[in-house]
Parts: sequence; C-alpha cells; structure tokens
Amino acid sequence: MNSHPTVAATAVPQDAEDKPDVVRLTDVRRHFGKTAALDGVSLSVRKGEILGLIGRSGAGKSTLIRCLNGLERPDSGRVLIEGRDIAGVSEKQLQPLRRKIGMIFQHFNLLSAKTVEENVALPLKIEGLPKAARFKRAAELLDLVGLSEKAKAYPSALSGGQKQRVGIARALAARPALLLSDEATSALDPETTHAILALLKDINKKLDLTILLITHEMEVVRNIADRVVVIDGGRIVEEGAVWSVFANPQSVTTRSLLSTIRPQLPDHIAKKLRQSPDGEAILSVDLAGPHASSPLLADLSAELPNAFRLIHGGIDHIQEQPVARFFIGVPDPSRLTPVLQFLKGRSARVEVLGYDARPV
Ligand SMILES: Nc1ncnc2c1ncn2[C@@H]1O[C@H](COP(=O)(O)OP(=O)(O)OP(=O)(O)O)[C@@H](O)[C@H]1O
Repeated sequence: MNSHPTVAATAVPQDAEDKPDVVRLTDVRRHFGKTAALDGVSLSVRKGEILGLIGRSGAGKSTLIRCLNGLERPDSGRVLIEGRDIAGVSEKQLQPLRRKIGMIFQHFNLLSAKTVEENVALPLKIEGLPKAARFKRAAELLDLVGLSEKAKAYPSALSGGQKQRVGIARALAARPALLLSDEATSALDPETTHAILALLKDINKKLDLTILLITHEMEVVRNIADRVVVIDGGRIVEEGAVWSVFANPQSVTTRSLLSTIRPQLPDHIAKKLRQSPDGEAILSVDLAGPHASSPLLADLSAELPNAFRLIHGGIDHIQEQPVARFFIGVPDPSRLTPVLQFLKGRSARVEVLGYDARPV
C-alpha cells in the first residue's frame, strides 16, 4: 500500500480549519441594470491563507474588489472584514475598516513626485504617526521586500518589478489584516512575475499574512495560492484546493482558463479525431495525488506490451502534489478494453477523446 500522507492532510495545513476568517462574503449581490455583476457570491478567506480569485474579463472581479474596500455597496448580502460588516456602515465608520485592507495594483499607483521611502511611509502619515516612526517602519518594509538601497530613489528610476516591491511595502505599512492583489503581476514579464509571486509567498509565510489574489491568469494561482475560487457571470462556478481543481476541473470556465497551462492534445491530432470507432483510439489519462507517483505507464507497458504509444503530457507538482495528465494512442482496437480496464483499476480518469483513422 502507498505510504503517502492522505490527500486532505497535505492539501490544507492541519490548523487551517481552526483559523478565523479575515474576510467573509455572504450572498453578495450587485446588479447594474439587468447585468448581475455579482449574483449571490459567498466566500471566505482564512487567516494566513492565499486565496486566488480567478475569472475572465467581465466575470465580476472588480465589482467584488470594490465591495470589499467599500467603494461599492452591495444591493444585498454581507461583507465582513475581521467580523465587522462593511456593507452597512457610514462613510466615516468605513475609514478604519478600509485601512485593514492593503492593496497592490497592476500599474503600481506610486506617487512619482515622492521618493520610494516617502511612498511607503505615506499611509502612516495619513494615520498620524510621527515622522521618525514612519521612516523607521518604511526602512523595515523596504528591507522586507529587498529594496533598501532604493529608499531615496524616485519611482521613475525603478524597474516594474522594483515598483511593485515598493507597492507591496506601502500596502503593508499600516499592518493590514488583508493584502488584496488586483492583477498585481499582469504588467510584468514572466521572470519578474515569478520573483514578485515568490516574494508574496515569502511574506505570507513570514507574517502569516492573508492574501486575496485577483487575477485572470491561472499561472498566478498555480504558483502561490492555497485555494482557488473561479467566478463567471457574477457567480462562483468552482472552488477548492488548487491542486485538486487543477487535477479535475469541473466547470467549462475552469477548463478554459486552465487550457494554457495544462497539457492539451496537440492541435494537429485533435483536428483529425472522429467519434466513429475506426483507427487509433486517442485517450486522455488524468491522475493526481498519491496515485500519480506510481509508474503507471511503465506498469501498463509491462502488463500490455506494445498496446499504447505516448503522445503528449507530463507530471506537474502543485502544492507538493503530483498532478499528471497524459495523452496516449491505442492503435489496435482489440486492446482498447484491457487498456481502459488497467488504467481505471489504477484510479486514473480516462476518456476516449476520439479515433484517428490516419495516425502518423
Ligand atoms: N458601473 C457599472 N455600470 C454598469 N455595468 C457595470 C458597472 N461595473 C461593472 N459593470 C458590469 O458588471 C459586469 C462585471 O464587471 P467587472 O468589472 O466587475 O468584471 P471584471 O471581472 O473585473 O472584468 P475585467 O477583468 O475586464 O476588469 C460586467 O458585465 C460589467 O460590464
């Protein structure tokens, strides 16, 4: 028997369930005329968790952000930040609640006439902290984001990645309960994106910081989120631990958002597929968690020699869980049933995608 830890134990830290919710939305609705920007959204983000909220353009992400930071009032539903409902409070009561949320943005939103350290210290000036204390805190934060040597520089002298580091330092200045990241890496190149996401993960671990990542890119979610929520048309269409959603996406929207980063059947083969059982059967094979560590294809080859050919695929590792996806061809129709039986017996999800009458 396998000696791997159970799936549930590895996907969610043991104490995560006990941690309080920093954010809790209950049945939040916001309509603009006939458009339901948010159509009954309920979600929570636990202390220390990184939640990825993903959706295509128009899914309702910006409306949700605006409901969270109080710029938009929901038509109905509750928006709790550390247990305080921000949906029903006055503008004056909203100010201290807003400060519980630090935000980082796609275009950084730094003040160009102020130095890096002045940008970082600004939220503390608004809070009325004395100058020496403000700049001491700014120095600590610039150290945290690895940008101490740029304290006296102006934003125009920084790269995009450096600007976002300043944005992160500034967002953390007032010790927020939640860091809200609004497409914060969308304007950055892949290498810089990777470095910024690694920094966010590092800060999450060091400070037990709660992060809500709003994005349209699955790669971002894949890299650092613990859990993912997929929204479409103002509704949550799927949610779960990132590795498990990646391993077995249920909704059409999730599958489509994943299509750029999961192995797909090569186009030139997909184009030739027919549904009539004539020629080589083309199969997708998915498995995840402990099952994906076994030498499945080697075992299949030993059990049924020359029954299949490997077309495409591989094993990814998400949240330390192997997530495997392969495409294989079974040229001999008489061997299809034994291949399917073998794979299913090993807990793989197998789908016959079609038949290629003219394999290369
Ligand atoms: N102020 C508004 N007036 C009218 N319709 C609006 C308003 N704000 C949002 N909407 C509509 O609500 C829906 C959700 O919009 P929202 O901006 O929240 O989506 P989004 O996921 O943030 O999209 P994007 O990624 O393109 O920013 C869209 O159909 C949009 O046209």
